[in-house]
Amino acid sequence: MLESIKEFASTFFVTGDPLIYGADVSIALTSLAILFVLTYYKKWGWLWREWLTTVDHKKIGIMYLIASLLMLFRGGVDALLMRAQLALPGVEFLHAEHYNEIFTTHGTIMIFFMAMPMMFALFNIVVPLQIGARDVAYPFLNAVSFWLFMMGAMLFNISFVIGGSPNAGWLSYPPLSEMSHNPGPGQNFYIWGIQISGIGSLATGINFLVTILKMRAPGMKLMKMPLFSWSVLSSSIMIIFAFPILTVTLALLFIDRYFGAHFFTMTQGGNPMMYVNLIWMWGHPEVYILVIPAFGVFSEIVATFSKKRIFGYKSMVFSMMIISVMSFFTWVHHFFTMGAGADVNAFFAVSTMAIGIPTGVKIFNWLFTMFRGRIQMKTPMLWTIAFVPCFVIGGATGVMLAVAPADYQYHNSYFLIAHFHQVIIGGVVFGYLAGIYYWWPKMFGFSLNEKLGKWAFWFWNIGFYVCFMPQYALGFMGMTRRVYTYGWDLGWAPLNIISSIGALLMGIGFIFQVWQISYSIKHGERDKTGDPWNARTLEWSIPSPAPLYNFAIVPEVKGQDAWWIMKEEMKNGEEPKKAELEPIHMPKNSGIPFIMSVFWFIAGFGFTFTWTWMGVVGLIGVGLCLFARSFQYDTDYYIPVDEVKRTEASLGRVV
Ligand code: HEA
Ligand code: HEM
Ligand SMILES: [Cu+2]
Repeated sequence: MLESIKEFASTFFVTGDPLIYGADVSIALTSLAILFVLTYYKKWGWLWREWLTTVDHKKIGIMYLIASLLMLFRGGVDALLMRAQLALPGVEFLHAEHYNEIFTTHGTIMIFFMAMPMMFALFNIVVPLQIGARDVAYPFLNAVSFWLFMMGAMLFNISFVIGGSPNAGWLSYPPLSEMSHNPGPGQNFYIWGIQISGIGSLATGINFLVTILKMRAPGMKLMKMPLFSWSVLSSSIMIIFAFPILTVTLALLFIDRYFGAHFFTMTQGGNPMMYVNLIWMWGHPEVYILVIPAFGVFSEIVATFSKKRIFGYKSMVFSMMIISVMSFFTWVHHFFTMGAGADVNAFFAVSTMAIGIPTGVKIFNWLFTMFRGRIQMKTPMLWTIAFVPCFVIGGATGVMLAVAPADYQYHNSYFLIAHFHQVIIGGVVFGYLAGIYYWWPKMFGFSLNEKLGKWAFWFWNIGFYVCFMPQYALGFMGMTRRVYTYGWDLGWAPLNIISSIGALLMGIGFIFQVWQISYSIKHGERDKTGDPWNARTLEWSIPSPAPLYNFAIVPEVKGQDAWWIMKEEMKNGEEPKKAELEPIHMPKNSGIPFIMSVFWFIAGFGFTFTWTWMGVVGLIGVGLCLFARSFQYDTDYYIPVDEVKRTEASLGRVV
C-alpha cells in the first residue's frame, strides 16, 4: 500500500531534489497564507467584484503588470541558479537534467510570461488614455485575453511542482520534444501553457488594432497619433500575422505527441525541419513584437524629458512599419547551419542586415531629439539613455551573426547568448522598465522614489555589462549554449565567474526595485496635477489615477503632442472649449472571462496528463461559457452626468 502511494507520488509530484522540495514547500505555504489573509479580512467579495470580473483596461493593465513582475522574479531565480551552476567548472549544484529544465523554463517564462504581459500591461494602461478613448474596442475580450494569459502561465508554472518541467529548450524542437524522446508531461505543459496564453495574445493584438483604428479622439489623424500608440499598432499587426503560426505549429506538435502522427518525426514522412521553419516564422517576428513597443516608450520619454518634439516623427512611423514587414522575411537566420544552401542563406543574410537601417534611423532620431534639449535625468530618462549604447552593441553583434558563413562559428555559442540578452535586456527590459517608471504616477497616483530607482538602475546596468560582455569572449573560446558544466582545462572559469557576479548584481538591482515600490507606496510623492513630468500626450491631461471613464469630455485633438498644444493655448490665455457633459456609456463587469479561462486550464491540465475525459470536460465548459455569453444581453450601462460631475469634483476638476 505504502509502496503504491509512494509510486503515485513520485510520478505525480516532482521529488528527489532538495531544491525542488524547498520550492514546493514555500509555494504551498505562500498559497495557504494568501488564502488565509483573503478569508480572514473577508476580501473574497472585493477580489471578485473589483478584480476577477473587471473589464476596465486600467485594472487589467495593473494585473498584467503584477503577473509580469512575479514572472520576472521566477525567471530571474532560474537565471541565477544557472549562473551559480556555471560560475565554476565541475560544480554539481544542478544536475544535467535539472539544468536542461531550468534553461527551458527560464527562456519560456521570460519571453511568454514576463515580456509579453509586461508589454500588454503598457498597452492596456496607456493606449486608451493616450488616444483619448474610454476603454479598448472590446473590453470583454480584453478580460478574456488576460485570464487566458494568466491560466496559461499558471499551467506552465505548476509543471515545476506536478509532473515535471519541460526540458527541450524554449522553442521545443523535435525530435527532442516528441513522445519518443520525451514521454513525460513536461512538453505537454509547455504546449498547453503557451497555446492557451497565445490565443489570449492574438485576441489582444486584434483588440488593440481595432482600438487604435476606430477609437481615437476626434481630430487625431493617424499621423498625429503619439508614437507609443503607433508602436502598439505596429506590434499588434505583427501579432495578428505571427501568432496563428505559433498556434498551428504547437497544435501539430501536440497531434504528433497525442495521436502518434508524424508531422515532425524523423521517419514515416515527417520532417523536423518543418517545425524549425514554422516556429521561427513566428519566433523572429516575436522579438520585434516585443522590442517595437519598447521603441515607442523611448520615443515618448525622450521627447518629454528633453522638452522637445520628437525629431523625425514621420521617419519614426515609417521605420517602425518597415521593420514590422521586414521582420517576416528574416527567420532563416536562426538556422543558417541547417544546410539550406548558399542562395537561400544569402537572401536571409541580406534581409536580416537590412533591418539595421530602419533601426539605425530610430537611434539617430532619439539622439537628435536629445541634442540641445533641456534634458532632465529622471529615472525613465536614465533607462532610455542607457538603452542606446546597449542596444547598438547588441544590434551590431546581431549583424555579425547575420553574416551566414561566419554564423557557422557563432551559432549556438555564448556569443549568441550574449547577443540576444543584450538586445532583449537592453531593449525590451530597459524599455518596459522605463515605461513603468514613466507611467507609474498615472497608474497609481504617486511617483516612485528617485533615489532607490537610481540605485536599481546602476545595479542593473553595471551588472548587465559584467554579466554579458564576458560571454562574447566565451563564445569565441568555444563555449556552447545549454552546457551544464565544463572542465578546468578549457580556461573558461575566470570569465564565467565574472559573468555570474554580474548576474548577481542585476538580482540586487531587482531587489532595489521591490524596495523602491514598497517604500514609495507609503512615502512616494502624490501626483495631484495629473501631469508630474510636464509631458506632451493626452494621458497626462486627466487626473492620476484616471477615473473609471477616463475622460469626462472627450478631448479635441489639434495636432501632434495634443496635451502640449492645449497647455500652450491655456498659457496664452485661451479658454478651453466647454462641452456639455453627457451620460457615459460603459461596459459591465463579467465573470465569464475568468470562469471560461479556468475551464481552459482544466482542459490543458487534462490533456497534459493524457486524461482525455478531463480535457473534454474542460472544453465543454469553455463551450458552455461561450454559449452563456451569447445570451447575455445586459452588458452595458450609462454613468449619469451627476455622478461624473461628482467624481470630477472629488478629483479637483471643474467640468
Ligand atoms: C528583442 C530581441 C531581439 C532583437 C531586437 C534582435 C535584433 C537582431 N538580431 Fe537577434 N536574436 C534574438 C533577439 C533579438 N534580436 C534572440 C532571442 C535570438 C536567439 C534565439 C535562440 O536561438 O534561442 C537571436 C538570434 C539572432 C540570430 C541567430 C544566430 C544564430 O542562431 O546563430 C541572428 C542572425 O542573424 C540575429 C540577428 C539580429 C539582427 C541583425 C538584429 C537587428 O535587428 C539589429 C539592428 C540594430 C542595429 C544594427 C544597431 C543600431 C543601428 C545603427 C546604429 C545603424 C548602423 C548600423 C548598420 C546599418 C548595420 N539574431
Ligand atoms: C536578468 C538577467 C538574465 C540572466 C543572468 C540570464 C541568464 C541566462 C542563462 C545562463 C541562460 C542559459 C544559457 C545556456 O545554458 O544555454 C539563458 C538563456 C536564455 N535566456 Fe536569459 N538571462 C537573463 C534575462 C533574460 C531575459 C530578460 C530574457 C527574455 C526576455 C531571457 C531569455 C532567455 C532565453 C530565450 C534563453 C534561451 C533558453 C534556451 O536555450 O532554450 N533571459 N539566460
Ligand atoms: Cu531572428
